[in-house]
Amino acid sequence: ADHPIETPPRAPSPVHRFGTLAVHAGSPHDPTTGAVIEPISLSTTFAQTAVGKPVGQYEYSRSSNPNRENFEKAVAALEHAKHALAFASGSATTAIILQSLAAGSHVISVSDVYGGTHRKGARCQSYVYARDRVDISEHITPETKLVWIETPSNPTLRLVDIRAVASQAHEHGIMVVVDNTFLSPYIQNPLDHGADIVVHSVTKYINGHSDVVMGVAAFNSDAMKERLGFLQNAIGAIPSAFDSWLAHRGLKTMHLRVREATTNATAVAKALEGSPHVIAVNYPGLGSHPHRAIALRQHRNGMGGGMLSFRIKGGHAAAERFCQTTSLFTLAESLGGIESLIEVPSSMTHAGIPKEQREAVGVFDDLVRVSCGIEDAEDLKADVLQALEKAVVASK
Ligand SMILES: C=C(NCc1c(COP(=O)(O)O)cnc(C)c1O)C(=O)O
Repeated sequence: ADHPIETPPRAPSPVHRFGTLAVHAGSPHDPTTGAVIEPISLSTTFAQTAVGKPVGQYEYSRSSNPNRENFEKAVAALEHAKHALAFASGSATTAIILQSLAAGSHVISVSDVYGGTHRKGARCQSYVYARDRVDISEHITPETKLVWIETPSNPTLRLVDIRAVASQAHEHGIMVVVDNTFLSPYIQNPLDHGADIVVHSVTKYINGHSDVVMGVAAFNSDAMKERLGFLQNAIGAIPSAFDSWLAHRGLKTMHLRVREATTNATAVAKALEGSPHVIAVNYPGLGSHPHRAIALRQHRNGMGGGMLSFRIKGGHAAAERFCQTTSLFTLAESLGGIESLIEVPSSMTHAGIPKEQREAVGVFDDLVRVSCGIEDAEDLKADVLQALEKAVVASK
């Protein structure tokens, strides 16, 4: 047809279920061509018909871009948020949220967080690591503005009762940020439990194909949108149009991938728990997990997600040997992709945290972190068990 489409398709409404929102939210058909999948808008600048009068709503890609906006709308819909803003990485998202605080603000963080997040706070006097995962009261000061939660935590898979921490924090006018990277919006929606901001390393489950580095924050506050939106443009740590397009495409199948990864992680965790070569398994989907009750309250159907970690007998040497003996699990940093990955946090993702601080939160030298992909569960189980046998028997 050579005429513009009269009636663009109805946008999905919030009453739709997750899978429908994942496929349709932030995905208008192109009003001119009718393209069902949005084109990639690579132009960094947009023509103006007169001074200060752009043709459409866009002027310059750092300030806003069609692909980034559509991705942000999709994330907001899936996190039950009014707003979402995308950044160049999960680390950039964390940094910009911290930058949005007034100078001299104090931050309370749970102590077992991703190494990159930990290092941002470790050098700031205005940061305290709370071992206790619910009662933050002893750490609150008149300058405290933010509580940073990672649940499940990277790499020990501890959980935090978001609602309990949020009710304490809000009594003191303190905001709560939850890093929801390990579960994705499919399994957990922190804003529904009282959090003020939810953040993701999009690099992980949301994009889900280990080919994009990106971050995103979602929230309801208009004032926060103005503040973080200003910093998004002023600092310019933004994702490219192509990365936004890729991440939006990945998001559309996230629920299918996360379901499959959870099935696989559950099977691998049970196999590890039954092995004589394993000291302990950290997986919120197991009945043995110390915070299982929180998972049943906060996670969709009590799902454990695709991430787990375990302590292998034989120390760091056995952990290293294990990671060099698997054939399906690739030894590499990162997580949440379609391929299964393993790593030794004490020497890799959390190496920057001093040993005594690492071990105080359970990141021992014999800890192996596992990101289960969407391969076949039986193949993954067999790979883990054969590597365990070889790694531990060889260390005797
Ligand atoms: C790269 C890894 N983590 C990144 C990460 C980040 C940082 O995201 P980046 O997109 O890698 O900058 C934030 N939050 C959590 C919970 C994370 O796990 C890793 O643990 O292998």
